Amino acid sequence: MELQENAQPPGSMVTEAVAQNAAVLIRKAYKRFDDSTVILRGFNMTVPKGTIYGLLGPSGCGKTTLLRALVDRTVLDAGMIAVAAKRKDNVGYMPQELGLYNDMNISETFHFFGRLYNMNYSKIKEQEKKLIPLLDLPSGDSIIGTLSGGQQRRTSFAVALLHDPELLILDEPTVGVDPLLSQTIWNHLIQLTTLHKKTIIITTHYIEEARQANIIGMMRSGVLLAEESPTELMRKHNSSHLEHVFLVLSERQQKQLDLQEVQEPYPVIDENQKRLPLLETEKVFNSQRFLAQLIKYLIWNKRNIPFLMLLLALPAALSFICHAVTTVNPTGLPIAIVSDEQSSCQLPKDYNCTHSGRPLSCTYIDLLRDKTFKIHRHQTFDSAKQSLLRGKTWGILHFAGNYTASVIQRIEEGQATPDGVVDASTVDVWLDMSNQWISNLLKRDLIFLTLEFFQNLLSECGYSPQVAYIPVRFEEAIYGDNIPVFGHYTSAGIICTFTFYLAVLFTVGSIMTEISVGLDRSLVAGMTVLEVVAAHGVIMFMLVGTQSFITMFLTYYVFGYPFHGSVTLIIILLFLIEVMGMAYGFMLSVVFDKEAIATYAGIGTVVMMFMTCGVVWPIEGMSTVLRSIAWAIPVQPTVESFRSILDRNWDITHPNVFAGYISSTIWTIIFCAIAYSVAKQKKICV
Ligand SMILES: Nc1ncnc2c1ncn2[C@@H]1O[C@H](COP(=O)(O)OP(=O)(O)OP(=O)(O)O)[C@@H](O)[C@H]1O
Repeated sequence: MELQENAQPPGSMVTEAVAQNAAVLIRKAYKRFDDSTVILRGFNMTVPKGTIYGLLGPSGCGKTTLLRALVDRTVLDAGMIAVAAKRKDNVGYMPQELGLYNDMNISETFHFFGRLYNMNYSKIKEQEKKLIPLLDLPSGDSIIGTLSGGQQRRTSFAVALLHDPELLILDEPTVGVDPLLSQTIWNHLIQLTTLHKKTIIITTHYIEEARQANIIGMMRSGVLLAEESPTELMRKHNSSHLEHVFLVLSERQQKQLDLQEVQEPYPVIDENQKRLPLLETEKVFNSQRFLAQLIKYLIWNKRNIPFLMLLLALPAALSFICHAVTTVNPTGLPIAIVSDEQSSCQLPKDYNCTHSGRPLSCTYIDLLRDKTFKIHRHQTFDSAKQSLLRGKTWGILHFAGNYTASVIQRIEEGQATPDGVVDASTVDVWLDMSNQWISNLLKRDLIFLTLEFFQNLLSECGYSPQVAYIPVRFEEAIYGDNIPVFGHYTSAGIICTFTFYLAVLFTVGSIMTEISVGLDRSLVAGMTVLEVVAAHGVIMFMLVGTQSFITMFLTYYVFGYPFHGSVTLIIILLFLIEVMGMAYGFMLSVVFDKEAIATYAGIGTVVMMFMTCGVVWPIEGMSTVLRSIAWAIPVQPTVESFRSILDRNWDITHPNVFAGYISSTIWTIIFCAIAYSVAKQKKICV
């Protein structure tokens, strides 16, 4: 007999197991979750080979924890376990919470677990044909999520039997099953032990049905009260009911506990003690198991087409919205005009240039209209001010009564123009400065418009228009446009943060579902964390990659946003952002126990990133402290890198570009390291 043990065993343990022909042997086992939840306190148990062992005990006494220890899903604090089965495919485990995927049908579920147990297609089909009628299951194409609780439980039982294991560990297989079918299950279990020499450990709340077991272990307060055949137990206690025997034994134990003045001390736990797994560790990567996981994700996507469509429509919608919202600078801004010369509208007598004959304030207003401003005329300054105070206009422009004459005089007399004339030739402007973007645009447009107005006038009057130029010449922009568009600036940040966010969201959803539904059962069946991560990665890159492609295609091809850099560099950068998002998603999934909290944390992070990554406001405009640590904020360097490639066509040798690649790689390593250590600490993947 070969035994695997989870601690370096004294030779006597193996000898004892061999002597007792035991399939499972537990000696002096201790386990607790905290001081108030002591599960095992010097627990002993012997399961002979080829028997049904019924483990009975009150709810919460630790039966599930004990079974989990047998399949390496939790470790003892002290003591020894020996299991005769060597490999994971020698053990069939049916957990209490089923561990099935609601979106798969029965047949797909068999194929998924069959592949994990290295079974080939025909063997799985053969078992499916046998198990469906045996357990009275509906047809193989019935979706698990639509089955009744009892049918789901039977499917879960069928999965445990699928690979014909030598040791079956069943956690309450008959809960919610009708009595006839429950009897069929027991008959099958009896057949398995008598004809096929299988060993079965079963927990049940129906104490009387455990009569059919060969041995009963009655568990209470961390120890076994009795371990004998049901008939022997009932004979010894002169009772015809196991319920009654359990009651008698429990009362006896309680009396003893009450009499004990000091409880036996819990052994000092050696945290550094290395516990070996009971069952052979699987190869860290197996292509068949990886494929099983991948197919499972594909099935999930196939069954959730509307959700998939939504995922793909989301980036398209975002691109459209961003384009529609930010693509042009604000236009049609309403402005109040008070012109004192409008009423007279008379031409000056000494007017000697080729002017059309209209008052110049009218020409100025025409130009404002051409530049899409909406003109609101007011007779008095007070009424104009009221319109601004009520938010109907963004500014007030006032022209003096002798504006035209003053402007002409100013042009003709140049430096000799009297102060009063200079004053009258100047347009007074009052602005609503409460909106920085609009007021800055207004200021900029009014300055350029006034320059244009004067240049036109100088030309008409036969002067060189260049005289009206401010002594600065803005040549063609080296990078970007001379009149920048806000949407072009923000596109890089939006794409980077959105790609990161989608990867986080998708990973959190997928991993949390795995953890809450079936990861435990898959791991018992031999799946490794690497295979889960790899399969998730493939699906995520397909989905998030398609999303990124849609966003990029719409933004830079359909909407024609400027794209000057290397497509390859951008694709690699987006890939690294996705990997970083995936790593962050893993971290959130293991740090938080609830999917909703992990999702909120993901959303919160992205909102903060939006503010700190230069998406809406440049890093150069942030507080000194934030600016000095901006390089260390995840995603921020990738946004800068993206922008530098896109707008400036810089290559990887430029520090701005390089920083994005390095930063995303380092953050990926940090997130993975945190996720790994938290998972280890929480024993999510022991
Ligand atoms: N990971 C854990 N962390 C903290 N406490 C835990 C953990 N797992 C189980 N427990 C606690 O350990 C105790 C035993 O739980 P367990 O599920 O093993 O009992 P059980 O005998 O199988 O109960 P039931 O018959 O109701 O299924 C319970 O009080 C439970 O809350």
